[in-house]
Amino acid sequence: MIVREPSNSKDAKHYTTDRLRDEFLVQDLFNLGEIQRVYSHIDRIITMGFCPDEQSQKLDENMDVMKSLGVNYFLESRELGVINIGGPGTITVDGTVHAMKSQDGLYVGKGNKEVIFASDDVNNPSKYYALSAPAHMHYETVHIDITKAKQVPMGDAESANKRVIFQFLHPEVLQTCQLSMGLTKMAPGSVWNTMPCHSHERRMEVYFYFDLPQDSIVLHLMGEPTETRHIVLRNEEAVIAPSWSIHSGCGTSAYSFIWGMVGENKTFTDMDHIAMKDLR
Ligand SMILES: O=C(O)C(=O)C[C@H](O)C(=O)CO
Ligand SMILES: [Zn+2]
Repeated sequence: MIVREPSNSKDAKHYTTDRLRDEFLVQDLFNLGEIQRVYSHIDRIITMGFCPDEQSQKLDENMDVMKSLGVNYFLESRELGVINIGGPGTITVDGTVHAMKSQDGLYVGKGNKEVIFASDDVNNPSKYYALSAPAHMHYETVHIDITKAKQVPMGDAESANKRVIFQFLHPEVLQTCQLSMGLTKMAPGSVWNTMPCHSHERRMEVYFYFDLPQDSIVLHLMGEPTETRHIVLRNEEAVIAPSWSIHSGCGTSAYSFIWGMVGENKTFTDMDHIAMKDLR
């Protein structure tokens, strides 16, 4: 498991491109038959990618849970949110099988001992993007078809930011301890997400971009509002946004992204909005 230490805003404004990428970019999430895990000390969020071949993959496979998390099993003191962006498959939670078609989500609460990811067809493997955060009580496991997510249309074509925010792990959909998670889809021709932008001092966030055509990129904007930086992201890459950082992006074509947040609250609208005139 890769471990990332937190960066503070005073230091980050001096980072080179390489250093920005080393600190915040998350790559290699979906190599067939492999598992990627990146543990951030920021709110102790773990960003993961599971891409099972003929063999299923366990949540805690090839890791020493006692050494990394200091507990006997992965979800002893954690909760988990998953969205499948690949082909159909299954997630088995303590013996209960959940069919996971593309764009299905699953919340798995603290206390579940065994989570197994599988693809139905190795030629069209499932790609399970997952986030896990510390949790202090058990909530029931819930399967979320995208039609059950809360939908929030946003933006307009004239501003090239028409999109729909699908809120999967949201208090109006299901209960979690601290994890919020969902998927935003850009309309064709719209390329700007989250602009006008915001930060949220009380939560951190991870963005994972996908559905980007080959050779397309997203210029992901981060940094303090008056000290903005960018990181070039390609398809199926993620980026960590500390609480002090804006998180917005402009693609060379339309795309989708999964956002996930942890911190003081699950109030999606609790944002520090930044006026366009204040951006530098
Ligand atoms: O399209 C958007 O705007 C978003 O999806 C915003 C993110 O969900 C976010 O940053 C929530 O804090
Ligand atoms: Zn945000």
